[in-house]
Amino acid sequence: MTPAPSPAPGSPEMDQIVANLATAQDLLRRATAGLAAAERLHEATRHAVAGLVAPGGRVQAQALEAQQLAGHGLAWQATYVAALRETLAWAGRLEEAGRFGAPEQAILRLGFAEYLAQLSGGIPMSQAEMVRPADMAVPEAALARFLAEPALTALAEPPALDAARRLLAEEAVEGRHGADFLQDEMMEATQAEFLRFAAAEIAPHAQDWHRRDVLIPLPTVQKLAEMGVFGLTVPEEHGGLGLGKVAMCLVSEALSGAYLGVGSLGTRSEIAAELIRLGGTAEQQQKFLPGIASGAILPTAVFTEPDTGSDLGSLRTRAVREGEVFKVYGAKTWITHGARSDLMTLLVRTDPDAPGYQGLSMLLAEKPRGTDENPFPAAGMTGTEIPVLGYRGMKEYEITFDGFEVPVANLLGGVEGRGFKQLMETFESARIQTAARALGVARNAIELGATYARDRRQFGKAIQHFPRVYGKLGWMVAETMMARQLTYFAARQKDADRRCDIEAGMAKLLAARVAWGNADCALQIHGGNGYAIEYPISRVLCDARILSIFEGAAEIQAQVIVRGLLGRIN
Ligand SMILES: Cc1cc2nc3c(=O)[nH]c(=O)nc-3n(C[C@H](O)[C@H](O)[C@H](O)COP(=O)(O)OP(=O)(O)OC[C@H]3O[C@@H](n4cnc5c(N)ncnc54)[C@H](O)[C@@H]3O)c2cc1C
Repeated sequence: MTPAPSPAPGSPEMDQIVANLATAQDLLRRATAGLAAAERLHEATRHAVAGLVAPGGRVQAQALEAQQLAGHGLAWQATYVAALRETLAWAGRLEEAGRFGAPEQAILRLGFAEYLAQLSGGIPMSQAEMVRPADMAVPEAALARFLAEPALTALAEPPALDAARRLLAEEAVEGRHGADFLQDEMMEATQAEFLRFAAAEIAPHAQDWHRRDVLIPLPTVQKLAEMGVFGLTVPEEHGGLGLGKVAMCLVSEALSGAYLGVGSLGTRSEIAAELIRLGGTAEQQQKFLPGIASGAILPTAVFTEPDTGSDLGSLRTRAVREGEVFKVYGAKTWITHGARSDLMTLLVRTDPDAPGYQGLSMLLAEKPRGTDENPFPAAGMTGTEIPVLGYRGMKEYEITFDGFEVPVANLLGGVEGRGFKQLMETFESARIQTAARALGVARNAIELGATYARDRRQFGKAIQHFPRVYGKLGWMVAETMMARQLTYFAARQKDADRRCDIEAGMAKLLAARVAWGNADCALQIHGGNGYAIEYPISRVLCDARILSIFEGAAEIQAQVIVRGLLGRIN
């Protein structure tokens, strides 16, 4: 069917469409029905995939690997359903507060229309990989029932979608992205403070820092420290602000929205502080947490090896105990902020005979700060920089250890063999933080794309007014908000001390794809200029690309999610 052409803005037909976008109540009712249909489809899919990968009732690792498309498709489908659920919950809260305005309604409509359509038509797990119901052995009857839900058609009326996209693009051009609606004055004030700081102190330098490929200047690190960035979630008794993960998300998004490197400075502090808070001895907590919280100690996370990335259980770097020290031998790679840091959370094998994860331990390895001229001024440790496309400001390094010494007292928790478990306990928090960083990159792309679309004229008008341009912008705004609501949800779960490994994985999976999609669309809006290094969108594209690789590649997130959904692997 050919979609009806969109009436002109301000025309009676368009006014009617906007009025008919549905009353807020109608829209919420339809979205509720759409969500229920999506949940039913998901339940049917879960059973179908369980039939493929759990032939005897228990999930088989080999079967799951052989049916990875189905399993990972299920993970993506669950992520979509969770994003729909949290977006609807957000809309409901706004409605209750009398703040469910036209832009928020447009976000709800667009988000629901698109994700519901993708649930039956195919979900892009990455730019070139679709997963469709047939790949997950979804029964025809379940799919037919889903498609018969009247709300799907009602939500997806093309003229109403067109009006929603146009409205959201106009909002983006005005610098508005829909109401986050934090329901908490202190959080709103924190967010506003960091957005102001990022706009005034980071954004004006970002392109220059990126192009010169320099470390983020220490005075900026110092300002962030004074604002409490490194101790946001560290308990007050250890010198931090004792705030929760929602605050961490707001700050990470605001800073990453100006420069991903700055939004990522706190990641290593968050990982180290969580490791020590959850797994450290009282002495280790006293010794390290106040310094991490104040920014006096800059940590670095040292896990990946040249032959071992996703499969951390196979890592080989050895720590051999000799009296009161461990001597470390081996090679690590991709170590962010490796040189200008004071403390390594260093994952090593202390027991070569214990298989896989069991022989791993975490060391709190202190080191002197290096400089560009002498990056690793420590005995038993050498390293070189790895030049990278983006994600600049801290630099990445390959590091070789040859007898580097760590006191036995710096074994995290004082017991060997717990390293992997200790690291896993930080995954939820680290993934939520990375999702928030991705939201910042996604936000930056919206802002750059919208400004360019407003200012660039072709064929006699600003390109913003072409449907293919405002359509991109509108969708970027809508999907970013959906990923944001999923991320906040995971953060709230974490703050309430509920297990949220699945939700954290979903938030990271989705937000990383959204950041990349937004960056790509915003670059397309820039045309040829987007390909010029001088334009910031070229940096944002490079920055966005890393988000679905580190902190667990997208395929690993999907694996974690599907395992969680289907139960433990035997
Ligand atoms: C800029 C940057 C900064 C980084 N910073 C740090 C840091 O500070 N500290 C640190 O320790 N590490 C860091 N890393 C490393 C990062 O965590 C790893 O790159 C990541 O875990 C993936 O590991 P890998 O690169 O070895 O890829 P591999 O594990 O070799 O995987 C390659 C690809 O194979 C696919 N794949 C792998 N396993 C599976 C599977 N089971 N099923 C399906 N597909 C699969 C995925 O597409 C994956 O991207 C950083 C990396 C980069 C690029």
